[in-house]
Amino acid sequence: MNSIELKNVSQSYKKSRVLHSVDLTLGRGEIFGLLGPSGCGKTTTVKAIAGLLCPEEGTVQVLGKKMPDLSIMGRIGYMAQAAALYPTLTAMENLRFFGKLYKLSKDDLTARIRHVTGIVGLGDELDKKVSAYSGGMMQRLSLAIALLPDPEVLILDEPTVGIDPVLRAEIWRELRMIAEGGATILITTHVMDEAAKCNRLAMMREGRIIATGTPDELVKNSGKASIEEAFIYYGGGSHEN
Ligand SMILES: Nc1ncnc2c1ncn2[C@@H]1O[C@H](COP(=O)(O)OP(=O)(O)OP(=O)(O)O)[C@@H](O)[C@H]1O
Repeated sequence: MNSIELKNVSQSYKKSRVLHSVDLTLGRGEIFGLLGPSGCGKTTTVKAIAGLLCPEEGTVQVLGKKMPDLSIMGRIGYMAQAAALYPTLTAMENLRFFGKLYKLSKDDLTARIRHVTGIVGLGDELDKKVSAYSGGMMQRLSLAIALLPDPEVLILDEPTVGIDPVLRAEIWRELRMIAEGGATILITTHVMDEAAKCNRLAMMREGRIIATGTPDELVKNSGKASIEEAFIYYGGGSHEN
C-alpha cells in the first residue's frame, strides 16, 4: 500500500488554477522532496495531503484513506510554513496543548515531549513564552509539535528555513532515522542542497509536476551537473536560493 497517493488533483483560487492534474505516489520509508519556486503550488499540495484542503478535482489518499479523514489525523504530523503556535503560552504549554489534541496519555506525552524537544535542541528553553522566541526557535518548536504523535506520515513545509546548519544536519539525521522506522516524510523546499538529501524528488513548476525521480536520476536524465541545473533544464526557470 502506498502511504500517499494523489490522482489528478487540481485546485483553483478565484478562477486562477494553481494545481493542474497533480499525480504523486509516495511509499513507506521514503523521504520525498517537493521542489519548486515560490508560488508554484507546494503548500497547496501539502495542505491537500494533510487534509486541510479538499481539492476541486481528483483524489488524495493517505494511509489508504481518502482525505480529509479525521480518523487518521493522529497518524499524520504536519508542520505548516507559518508557525501555528500560541504566542502567549510557553513552549511547554504549546506542546502539552497539541499533545492533548493527538490524544496522547499524560505519561506518553511527557516522554514524547522530552524526545522531540531534544531533537530540535529546545530542551532548555521550554519555560519561555513563545512570544519571546526567535523565528528559528518557533520553527523548531513547530517541528517538535509535528513529531509529537510519532507520525506514520510526516509533512514538513519548508522545515529548516531559519535553522542554522549544525542543527539542520542534526534534524536531517533524525528525519532519516524516522524514515528508516517506516514513516513517510514529505518535505517541501526550494533549497537545492536539501533537495539532494531526499530519496526522491518531484520538481514542480506553475502547479504542475514537471519531473520526478531520485536526485541522481533527475541530474543524469537532464545531462546536467547539479539538481539546480537540472531544475532549470526541466523548465524550472528562475527561483530563490
Ligand atoms: N488561500 C488562497 N487564496 C488565494 N490564492 C492562494 C491561496 N493560497 C495560495 N494561493 C495562490 O496559489 C498559488 C500557489 O501557492 P502555494 O502557497 O501553494 O505556493 P508555494 O509553492 O507553497 O509557495 P512558497 O514556496 O512561496 O510557499 C500562489 O499563486 C498563491 O498566491
